[in-house]
Amino acid sequence: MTSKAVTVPAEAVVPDHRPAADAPSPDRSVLSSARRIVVKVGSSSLTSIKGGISEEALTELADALAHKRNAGTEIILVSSGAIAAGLAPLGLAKRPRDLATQQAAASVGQGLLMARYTHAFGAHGVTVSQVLLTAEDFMRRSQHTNALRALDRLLNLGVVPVVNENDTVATHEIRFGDNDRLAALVAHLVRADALVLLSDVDSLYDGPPAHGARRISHVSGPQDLEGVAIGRTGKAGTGTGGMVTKVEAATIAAGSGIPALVTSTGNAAAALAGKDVGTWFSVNGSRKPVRLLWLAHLASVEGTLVLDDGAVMAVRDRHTSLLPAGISAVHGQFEAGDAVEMVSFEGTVIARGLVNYGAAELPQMLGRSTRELGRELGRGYDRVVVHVDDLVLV
Ligand SMILES: Nc1ncnc2c1ncn2[C@@H]1O[C@H](COP(=O)(O)OP(=O)(O)O)[C@@H](O)[C@H]1O
Ligand SMILES: N[C@@H](CCC(=O)OP(=O)(O)O)C(=O)O
Repeated sequence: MTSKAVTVPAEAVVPDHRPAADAPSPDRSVLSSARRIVVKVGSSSLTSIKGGISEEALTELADALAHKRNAGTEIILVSSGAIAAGLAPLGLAKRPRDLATQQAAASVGQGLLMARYTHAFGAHGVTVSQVLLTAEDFMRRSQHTNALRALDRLLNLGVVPVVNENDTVATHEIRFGDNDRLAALVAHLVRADALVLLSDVDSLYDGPPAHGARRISHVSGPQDLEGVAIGRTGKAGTGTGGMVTKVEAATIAAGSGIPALVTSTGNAAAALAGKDVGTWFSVNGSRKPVRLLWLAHLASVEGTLVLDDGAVMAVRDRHTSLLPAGISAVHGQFEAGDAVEMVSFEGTVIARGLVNYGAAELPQMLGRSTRELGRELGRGYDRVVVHVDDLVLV
């Protein structure tokens, strides 16, 4: 069964309603000439709960991507659908809520998806490979360097890597949960020229797609999203993040130097040819370290450090590390290495960072100099609480 793209009646669509007069013109031609593209496809357009994987939708997508690959563009496909594809074979009537059944369904469905991709790309002489990533792979330099090396080699060999989250071993605590943001980080990791997010809706609309909603054809920055009602998942019932995570992912990419396009899976071929489809997020920021992108947009925050005024100025204005002397209170249960939020006395969030001490160790250190702490508590207590290299302002 093919899942249908949501297309708003033509008379209801007012193209180009957002771009300001002086906004740069949306340049979708990057897609036609790109050297390397990350394409993400959602469960909603590949699968249905009853019918499992849609042969027709998957083949149409594989045809478009293989054509692009054979024309010389390196393609990484981030494909959702493992959990949805595992439902029918397990006799499950709806998407499970508990982690263990999601893990089981993904374990069944991932193999089925790969079998279909192998066959559909193979018809064009293109080899695919499976790459399962976890959120942790983006946190440590050694791990993402390792993933990058493998992806680069696969691309050099002409392969289309098919990436998904390693759902079978992912835990609640550390999980992307949605592949949109995973795709943004993969695009960043491999220095892609563009990110394409494919779903069951042909573009972002200024409200949940229905008669009267208007297509947004270009987003030049967060100001273009003001007043836009970005909703959750569509009626297919197989997606997870809805438009919210697609806009987040496109924003992460565009803010770190990679333009992004949001459109439907049926528009894949037109999108890759640079045609005027979907919503184009043009670049509005420069490249950032992968770890910091993770911290800014994805890490789950385990605690809060309340900073005094001097520490707020040091961290926010002078871009320095956070010392114990500048912390006035600690909230939450966290371990050394966890992500924490730094807030002012008034509760304004200033920054996020990876903390060097656990919540149990910090109270005795507050308000004291590192020299004093080193002398009294021993070496290991003379370090900063959050190093500037592990900190992002928000
Ligand atoms: N403002 C909006 N513009 C476009 N689509 C939206 C909007 N708000 C909510 N949606 C919904 O987002 C859905 C796509 O997200 P989702 O179901 O998670 O798909 P996927 O499985 O492709 O990730 C669409 O079906 C659409 O109904
Ligand atoms: N990793 C999960 C997909 C999670 C997800 O992001 O789904 P979707 O919103 O359809 O892109 C799976 O393969 O089922």
